[in-house]
Amino acid sequence: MSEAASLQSVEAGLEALLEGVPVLPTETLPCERAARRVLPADVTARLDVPPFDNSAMDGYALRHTDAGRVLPVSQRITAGASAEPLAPGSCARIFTGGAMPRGADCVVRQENAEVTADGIRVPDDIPVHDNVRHRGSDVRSGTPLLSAGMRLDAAALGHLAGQGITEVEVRRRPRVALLSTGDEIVEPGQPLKAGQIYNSNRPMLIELLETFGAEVTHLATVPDEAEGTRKVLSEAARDADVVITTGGVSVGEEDHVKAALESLGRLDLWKLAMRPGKPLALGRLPDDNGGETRFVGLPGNPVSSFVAAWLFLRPLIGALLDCPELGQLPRLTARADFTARTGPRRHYMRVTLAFSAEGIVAQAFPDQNSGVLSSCVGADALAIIEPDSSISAGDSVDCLWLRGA
Ligand SMILES: Nc1nc2c(c(=O)[nH]1)N[C@H]1C(S)=C(S)[C@@H](COP(=O)(O)OP(=O)(O)OC[C@H]3O[C@@H](n4cnc5c(N)ncnc54)[C@H](O)[C@@H]3O)O[C@H]1N2
Ligand code: MOO
Repeated sequence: MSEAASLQSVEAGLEALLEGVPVLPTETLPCERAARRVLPADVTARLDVPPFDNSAMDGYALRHTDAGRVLPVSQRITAGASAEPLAPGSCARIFTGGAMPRGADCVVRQENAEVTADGIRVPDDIPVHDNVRHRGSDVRSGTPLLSAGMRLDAAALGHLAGQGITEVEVRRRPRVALLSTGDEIVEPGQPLKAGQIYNSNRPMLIELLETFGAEVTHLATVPDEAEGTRKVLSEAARDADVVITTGGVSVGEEDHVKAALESLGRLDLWKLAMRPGKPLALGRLPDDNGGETRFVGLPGNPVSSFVAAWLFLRPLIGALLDCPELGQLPRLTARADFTARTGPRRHYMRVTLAFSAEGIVAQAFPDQNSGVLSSCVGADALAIIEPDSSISAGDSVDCLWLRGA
């Protein structure tokens, strides 16, 4: 069989990986620790926001029917203070956020009011409700505030605080075991002997996994040897939701990961029609509770690991968290500023994007080999070049956006 015929599509790989993934249980956290966590259920507003009619400007509150007159100032309302009803034929000095006095229905900003010896001269024509922020105009009590499946970002956390909410129910983070294979791999801080290289994949993947919403609970190094590989894999699978290895999934006799997976659990898929990342291995390992832990064997080349993490680990974490936005990377179309030709594999080229009035231009890092991590540093997107095709400068190219994710 030709190599091309033995390769599975990226879509088939994703389907196999996501099939039957269980959604994780929930936990309750203080809001200040809930950033980037996923909501398991809709949150309903329990308060009106703002909770009372208030002024959007520093100025004077009045009845709009008093427009064009000179009005005495009958009270002064600072933010946080309560207001008296507005005396007829008067105005109230008011500050941004100050409570509107009963009877007033508009605010004139101070730049548009003239202070005279007899009072405040207000313009002739003031629309009713001008510069008033009405109770419930942002959020109405009893209406949906935040939706199930969303990740708590800065604005969402602000919205919860606006309701006086201090604790929130969120999905537990997926627990990931991250295992590095390769006798040549050394951790930074250790001396580097001939033939050795530092472990780039570990910190890179920890950061990506945390960005996607997971926590790395188990780190280990796997020896390039069959029995040791089995032992580390089975231990890691015990209480992790996902076991990830890097390296050791290719065809050499020093690549033991696939065999260990097959003997302990199940290999669902191996070798995908993608570049980089071809020897990706997907499967399952038994866990401690009679269930299954998902297994993703990433290729050792750091670029392959990087690309496969965006394409496979992100949706897997999204499925565990029941978070649809993690399922797919945002797509955009750019104008290619490069030429490329592909073979039997779909190429995910690392590109930077320049946004201008004329549109988006994708520029490819000149060396797209999978050992060249420089191609990922500063990359904004993965430009998709389908198998057996070519692209010329000026052509439109579909890109998966990494920054909007
Ligand atoms: N005869 C063949 N050889 C290879 C094939 C093939 O089809 N036939 N496929 C190539 C492709 S494509 C890839 S991708 C790699 C992936 O191989 P492995 O997943 O088995 O990875 P290793 O051999 O263990 O390592 C590959 C490369 O990456 C370096 N590496 C590994 N781990 C790390 C790390 N944590 N940090 C930094 N660098 C790492 C490792 O030293 C190797 O240079 O196989 C090709 N070979
Ligand atoms: O699949 Mo490999 O990452 O092309 O080098």
